[in-house]
Amino acid sequence: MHQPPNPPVLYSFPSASDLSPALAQFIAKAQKESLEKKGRFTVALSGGSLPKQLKDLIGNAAIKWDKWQVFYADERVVPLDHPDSNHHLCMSELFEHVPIPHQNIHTLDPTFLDDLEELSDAYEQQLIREFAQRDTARFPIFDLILLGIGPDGHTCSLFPGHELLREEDRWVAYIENSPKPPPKRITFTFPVVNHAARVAFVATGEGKVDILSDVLDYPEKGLPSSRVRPAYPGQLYWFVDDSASAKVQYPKSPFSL
Ligand SMILES: O=C(O)[C@H](O)[C@@H](O)[C@H](O)[C@H](O)COP(=O)(O)O
Repeated sequence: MHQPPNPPVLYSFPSASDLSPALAQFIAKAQKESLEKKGRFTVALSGGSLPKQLKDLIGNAAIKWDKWQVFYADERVVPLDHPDSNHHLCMSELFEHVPIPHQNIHTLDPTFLDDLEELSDAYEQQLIREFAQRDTARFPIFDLILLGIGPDGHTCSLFPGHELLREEDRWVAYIENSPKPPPKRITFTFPVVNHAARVAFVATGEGKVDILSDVLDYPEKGLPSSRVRPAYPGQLYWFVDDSASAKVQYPKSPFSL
């Protein structure tokens, strides 16, 4: 029987530094469940302020780094060592400090930086290699996708009013006109995000106060972040701090694993 998506679970913490250890526990639990089921853990990360919030994974004995397969939910089209690169950011905030095998981190192919079509196709092929050989589903089923939200309600590189919001087939798409610089990016599409087993938004600070209320209290506005509704039995979580959630009416849940 076709079930509607589960309602989002909202966790709000007194501050960003209270959020990070809880997020690390949540990720460790998701990893444990995935390893018990299939011996690997597939994770996608975004850029922005998210990688900093993952600092409590560093030195965490529960994390089996060699079992992680990491992808980027969106990536800026710049060389991998460029300061704008999400990969570069995730390396410096997290991966340089933990024993993850480098071949488990799936970056964009820097030989295609001048051809966005080739670049996004090549990234889609990396996903196909990881997922299509193991699952028969039409879209990859990530164990966990971690996302940020922009003040306009964008997530990944899926911006309000953009034609990519209607993409139904591709796994990875590109944009050339991102309102947030840099303008060229590749991004997961909504079908990929919405097939994940778990998606968690991480948002902190007063700068997010209006958009959080728009997205959680008025989903009918159809902002990109409101369209993140993983299909049943998938689950959407919000990890936010009290400054970001100050205006939200949507019910908060006490954090529990
Ligand atoms: O490449 C990017 O720019 C990000 O992946 C993007 O989707 C980000 O997550 C949001 O813009 C939130 O960014 P902040 O967390 O910095 O507000």
